[in-house]
Amino acid sequence: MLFQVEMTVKLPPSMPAEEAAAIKAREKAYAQELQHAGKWRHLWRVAGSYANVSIFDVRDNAELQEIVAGLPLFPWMEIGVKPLCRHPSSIRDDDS
Ligand SMILES: O=C(O)CC1=CCC(=O)O1
Repeated sequence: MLFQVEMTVKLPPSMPAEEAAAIKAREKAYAQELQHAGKWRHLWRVAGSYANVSIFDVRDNAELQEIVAGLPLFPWMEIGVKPLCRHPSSIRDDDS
């Protein structure tokens, strides 16, 4: 199942820079592991903001929830999820 997930990061300005850097490093490692596993198919920065739009390819809603809740930045993000399905005008014959 494909999902579009939009994540907006809202770290508090009071968070020490070293703490923020450590969380971001863990987030990057987690995101790259999931990309290598084929679960996190696209990761795009929303230009001009501290937000991303991502496409996840997961088994079901429960797996998406597990992945998103495991994001090191999860406590400091606003997250919106949209389920996707094939568009009838798409020329692709798979879900790439
Ligand atoms: O910077 C972001 O958009 C948050 C984030 C998600 C995966 C990652 O590495 O950073």
